[in-house]
Amino acid sequence: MSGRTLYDKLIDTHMVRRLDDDGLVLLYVDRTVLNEYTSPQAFAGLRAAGLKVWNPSAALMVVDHVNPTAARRTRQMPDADAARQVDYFADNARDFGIEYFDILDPRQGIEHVVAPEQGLVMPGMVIAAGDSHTTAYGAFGALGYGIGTSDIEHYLATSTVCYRRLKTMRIHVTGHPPLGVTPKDIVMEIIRRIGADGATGYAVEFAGPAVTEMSVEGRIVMSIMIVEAGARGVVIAPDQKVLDYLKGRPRAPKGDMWDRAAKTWLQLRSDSDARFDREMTIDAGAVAPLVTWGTSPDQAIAVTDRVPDPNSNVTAERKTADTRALAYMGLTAGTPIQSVPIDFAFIGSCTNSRIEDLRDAARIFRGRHVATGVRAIVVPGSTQVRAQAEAEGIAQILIDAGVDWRQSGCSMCLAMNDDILAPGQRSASSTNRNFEGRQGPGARTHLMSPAMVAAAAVTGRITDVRDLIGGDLQ
Ligand SMILES: CC(C)[C@H](C(=O)O)[C@@H](O)C(=O)O
Ligand code: SF4
Repeated sequence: MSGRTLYDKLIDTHMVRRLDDDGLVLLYVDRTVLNEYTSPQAFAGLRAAGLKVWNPSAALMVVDHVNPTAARRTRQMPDADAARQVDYFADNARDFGIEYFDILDPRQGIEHVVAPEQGLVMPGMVIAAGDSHTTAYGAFGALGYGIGTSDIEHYLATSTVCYRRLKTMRIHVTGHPPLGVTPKDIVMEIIRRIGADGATGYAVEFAGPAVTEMSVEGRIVMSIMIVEAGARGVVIAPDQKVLDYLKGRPRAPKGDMWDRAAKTWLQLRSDSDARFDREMTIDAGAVAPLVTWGTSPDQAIAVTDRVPDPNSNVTAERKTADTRALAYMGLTAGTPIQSVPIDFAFIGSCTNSRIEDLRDAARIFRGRHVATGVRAIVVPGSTQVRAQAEAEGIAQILIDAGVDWRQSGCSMCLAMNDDILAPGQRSASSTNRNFEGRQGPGARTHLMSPAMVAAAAVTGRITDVRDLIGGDLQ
């Protein structure tokens, strides 16, 4: 018998019982994070059934999707719907006894930034939450994945969910990323190669020397963004970097417990003879800074390339999709992507709003100014990230460059608050989804790394960040 993958080990250790012969299991879930947008119906269901939350201490509630990000923060929501959602969220936290970070809490932020900051996510855990980007936690050697409202309700009542095992895919990342190439570019390159459904039905394990070399934050970027290739779960074997990240965090174990846990965590990995259903290798050394030109995250090109011609596609289906995307994006085939002017620059989202991302952006903004006619906003991933950026002088660099320095939240990643583009406006965006209307009806989104967004902000058009760096960008 061949060895087991890390994914299989996590499922096996959390399986309460097998529910059928086709991979359906009742899975014990260690923890969850709840947001104001996807949790209301789950709580309403519990209330209607007269049920309690089985283990309130395993959950954390944080407002992130609908809140405004204006610098002067108040509890005021942009509209009546958002206000109702947030009020009901607070009521649920109180009535079900779950820890809650409201908008003015110094620990508030985007759930996938806050949960690791709080040490809620630990290697070996299974974490299911009502958001597709819960895969973030794979970076810690935990299996994270998104669940729907009825599963949230089931989880809250029982600490379990019904779960169908996924196939496994290992993505080896070798080589050293060249100057100006970030984990965002690497994951965008993977998505471009395998397509927006290339990882559908799979749990992805990232492995290889470039992943080992990468910071925990970089691994989080990859774990979050691979969802855009359809992945429903991510794992990365935990190492000393993960331990260093977690040690001393509020919810991390302390003292003797820590020592014992750390020893066990470092053993969590796929067996050397484990078989994956699919394997691929990518050389980080051959990746260029990428930009999306279309309305799907796999419609991406190197920043030095031209907008592709839909007619060069082999399948009729792709031809139609690409033609539609070009029309929506207001682009013509053959245009060098670097000549495309932008109206807006957005740095934020659970993918790219951590301190490293803001440092990368600040290196570009330092001593430069946002181009005339462009509006740039930076929305840190959490209030803690914001405070750290202020302490490091990053915020001042941004402000001096004419950037609007905001409070934390999902913000223009999905434009559920008042950070929204006008129809036809074009953004350079450090986010993860460029779907039609994602940043506002008719808005046009180009996904790229935070440093690339900064480069576009200061030149007023999509720009190769490598032309602006003096050699200190990692
Ligand atoms: C609102 C939520 C359901 C959604 C998700 O699950 O990913 C959001 O966070 C997103 O990024 O589109
Ligand atoms: S920042 Fe964007 S991708 Fe992340 S949870 Fe919020 S809306 Fe979803």
